[in-house]
Amino acid sequence: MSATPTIGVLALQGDVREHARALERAGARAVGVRRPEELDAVDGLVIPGGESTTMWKLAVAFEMLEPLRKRVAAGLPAYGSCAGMIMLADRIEDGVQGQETVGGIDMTVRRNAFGRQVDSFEAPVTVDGVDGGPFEAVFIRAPWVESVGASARALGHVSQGDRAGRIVAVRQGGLLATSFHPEITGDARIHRLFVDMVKGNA
Ligand SMILES: NC(=O)CC[C@H](N)C(=O)O
Repeated sequence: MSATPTIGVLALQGDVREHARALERAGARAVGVRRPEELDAVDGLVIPGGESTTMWKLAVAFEMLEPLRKRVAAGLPAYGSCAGMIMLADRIEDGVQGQETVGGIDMTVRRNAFGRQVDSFEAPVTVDGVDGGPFEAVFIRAPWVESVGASARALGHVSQGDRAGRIVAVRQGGLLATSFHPEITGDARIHRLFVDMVKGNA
């Protein structure tokens, strides 16, 4: 791989452009991915925030769900924010009837978990291994992680307030997921971590 990895952003639905910009800021080349063959041309993949039920239906319609599952299972590094976190979860709660995911991370994620209380809010989040203090994390109808299986590791928790302790960032090998949206706050640390993971440096 060259010093500048090529990272795809799954461009079926969601905040694709914001992730592409954040990846470029973090030192990667970003490309949109819509077709199975485009998956073979990337060193890593971001699944953006958006709406996981729509993303799932579009992935089925574009015949992307199986190719995504295969590539992720074969070790393609991937990072999902919010709806993307749901897509990377092996198990979901409060999905719509029949809702499927790409999977890969041994965790159970509850859809719209924070959204039941309030649609969108900010809270400080500490992420293990990321220096520079807590994230001012933005949550938009966000999931939280109910439980993390033996293969995955909880990396980040809400550090203050009535949701303190909730798991909102998880890693399993080359897979990373956050409930919040670093792509919209201009804090490139999560994208830098992911770029380092893609390069094999983290
Ligand atoms: N901001 C988001 O990505 C929201 C996720 C959305 N609630 C879902 O279920 O997919």
